[in-house]
Amino acid sequence: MRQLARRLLESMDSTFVTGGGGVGKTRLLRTVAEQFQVSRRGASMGLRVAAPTCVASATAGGVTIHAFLRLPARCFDYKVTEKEDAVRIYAEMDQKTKQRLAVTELLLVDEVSMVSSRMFTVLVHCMDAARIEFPRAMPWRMIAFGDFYQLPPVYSAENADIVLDAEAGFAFESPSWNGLYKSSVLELTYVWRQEDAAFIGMLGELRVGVVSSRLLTFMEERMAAYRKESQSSRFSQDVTHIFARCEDVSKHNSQCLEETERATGSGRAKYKAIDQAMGVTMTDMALKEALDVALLVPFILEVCAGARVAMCSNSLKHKGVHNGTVGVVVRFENCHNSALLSLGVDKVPVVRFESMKGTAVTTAIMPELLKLESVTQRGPYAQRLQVPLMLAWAVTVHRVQGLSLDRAVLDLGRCFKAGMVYVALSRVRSMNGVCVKSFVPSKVIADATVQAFYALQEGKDENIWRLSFCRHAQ
Ligand SMILES: Nc1ncnc2c1ncn2[C@@H]1O[C@H](COP(=O)(O)OP(=O)(O)OP(=O)(O)O)[C@@H](O)[C@H]1O
Repeated sequence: MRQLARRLLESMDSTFVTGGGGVGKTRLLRTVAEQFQVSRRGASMGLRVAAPTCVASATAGGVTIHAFLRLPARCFDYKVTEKEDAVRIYAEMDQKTKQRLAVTELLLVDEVSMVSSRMFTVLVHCMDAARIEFPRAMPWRMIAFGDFYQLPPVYSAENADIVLDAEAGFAFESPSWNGLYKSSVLELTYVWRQEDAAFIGMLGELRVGVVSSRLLTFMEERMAAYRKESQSSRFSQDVTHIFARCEDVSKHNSQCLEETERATGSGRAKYKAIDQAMGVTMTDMALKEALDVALLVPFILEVCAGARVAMCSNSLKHKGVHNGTVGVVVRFENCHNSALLSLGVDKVPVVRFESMKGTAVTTAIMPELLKLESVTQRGPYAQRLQVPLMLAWAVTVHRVQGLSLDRAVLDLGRCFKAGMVYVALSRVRSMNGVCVKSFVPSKVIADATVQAFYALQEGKDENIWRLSFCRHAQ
């Protein structure tokens, strides 16, 4: 993998790295980043890593594309073309951000399937325009990693915590895509996440929208396993539940919170956020809505000892705890901070996280100011003071794209987008780790535009660099 990363760096081209779930795209991204730094004797100047969602950016070790460009929520103007919008956004960008873009030589973007066409156009235009305004000797390039058979960009109304774009064209539909990736595509084909050949074969069919008889038999078996295993009292708390819709996630989390509270006898702590607009006039409702859409942290957070939670900020990044890292509340600690006491916060949760570095980190989580930034105004324009946690017994399919899980309960009956069933199922490492609560074969969908895009890549055979690794070759 190191050799491949070095070849990608030496080629000096922008490249699109693709392949199904678990073929090592994110791992290759991290290796490219590491090799870039090796080539610069440890310096990371000139390198940036970004992804469309908080979880994906944490998994890839970077920031969200919104944060990279310092874009506010709802920054796009759909009345104008993508190119016109990109020109406007760049013109309104602050000088510091432009200079940061201008010194970026290598931009690594993960989970590009969830980047919208408009966002991609804006990103490429801003990078180009910054280079023209602040010329540099080295050109910039972007290596994008992703599988368009996985989740597409989403409408904000569908899943408020993900991509804040009201339009959902794929990045490859952007007028800027072909200019970058016309002649440089790398397809990885060796699946690392799963070992079982039968499971890998079934997932390969599912990826392109095929409901095979072996898939139907497997789903029946795993539904039976769910019915049996869910009899155990700890099952719903101990196994991550993946749902298609946010409301099902909230319902499951509330149920688990009640059960955990009853089981542990621990009282429930309730934290109410303090929202504030800064230099702008907004109604309380509009302010809350803007913050709810842009931040993961809820307005009202209720937790008890034993609650499974996820971190909602990057303030503990130095300890290996990122936005999206999951942990368990182990106890509450009295708070002695007079400012917080005056706000009614007399105790704070202490959480034990499994960090990205594989070690456990136990730490008290203090309320934090989480800010919304705008390109059209200087500095943040709204902020929320809240304990940066959310309940995490259940998650949406959108939040698990990019992750690997040993075990999961999949509630797939309410999937509503192409690629959802595939993404949920392909997160799990083994067949025995899959428990299926619901499944409807008609929800297995592969997007026709994506099929046409990949068929076109097949046609351009000379440009595709296909690689199937063996384990010993790493
Ligand atoms: N070269 C490798 N050697 C050993 N393990 C690997 C290798 N590449 C990937 N893996 C492991 O396989 C799993 C999936 O890898 P990764 O997340 O990089 O895949 P991906 O292609 O980005 O998946 P997805 O598209 O589903 O997000 C991870 O647990 C990773 O550690």
